[in-house]
Amino acid sequence: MAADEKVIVADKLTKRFGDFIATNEITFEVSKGEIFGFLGANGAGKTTAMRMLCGLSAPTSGNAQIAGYDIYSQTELIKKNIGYMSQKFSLYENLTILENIEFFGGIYGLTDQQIKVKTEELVNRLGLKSEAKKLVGSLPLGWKQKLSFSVAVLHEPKIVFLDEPTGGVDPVTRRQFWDLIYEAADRGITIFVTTHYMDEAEYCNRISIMVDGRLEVLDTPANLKRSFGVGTMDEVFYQLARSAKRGD
Ligand SMILES: Nc1ncnc2c1ncn2[C@@H]1O[C@H](COP(=O)(O)OP(=O)(O)OP(=O)(O)O)[C@@H](O)[C@H]1O
Repeated sequence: MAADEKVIVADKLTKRFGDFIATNEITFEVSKGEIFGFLGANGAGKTTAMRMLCGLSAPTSGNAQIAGYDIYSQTELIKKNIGYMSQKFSLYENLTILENIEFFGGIYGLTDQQIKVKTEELVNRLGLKSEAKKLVGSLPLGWKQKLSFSVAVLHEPKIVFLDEPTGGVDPVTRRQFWDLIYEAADRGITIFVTTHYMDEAEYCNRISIMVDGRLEVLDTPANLKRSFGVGTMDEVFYQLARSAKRGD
């Protein structure tokens, strides 16, 4: 395996809606096992970019390879090799934890034996053994999120895309969620994560910040703080975001 294998390569990736340029010539690379934060104010173009990278929406122009597959012509292969979790797409609330794992394992093409092994690992890791037959709908939000992430990486995808995965939970619960992220990254799964929480931004290896459709900065949290001459990612973000024209 190459020491620095690039699993996401985006080159001037652009999406227009009529005259409006939602994502404007973004160019960046992400390495295998990296935790890559994708930040930006509301309306900056993050979701639009992520949908293109997941093979869900065709770019207007530019190129990208995801896990080595072409974003225009190999979208089915991209979908097979990634995991995806968002606040909106989640588990089935009216199925139990076990039923959800079985269901998604089946969708991802795992064998019954693989599903059995994964289920055991997953409920043990999350400390959910005694809850396994409970409906997902009855779990607290933080547990749902952890379960949802674990299911998104059930098939050990090359990359997992997380769209604001920890919305609405406290910093301690977020920190526990991030322990799962680190474990996945240690196994070589690349993490692409959007967030509005600056404590989470600090957990990323590198951070990109979008402003009005453009990828304005990309560096480690430490380097960004240094180059902006500030002490926190909050201040870096504020300095960039206040120049934005879009947003609420
Ligand atoms: N299908 C569409 N047609 C027209 N405009 C769109 C469409 N989808 C998104 N946009 C616009 O593109 C811009 C970027 O939206 P996008 O959802 O990518 O932003 P975002 O950075 O993900 O914001 P948020 O943090 O609020 O989710 C917004 O101004 C939005 O209104």
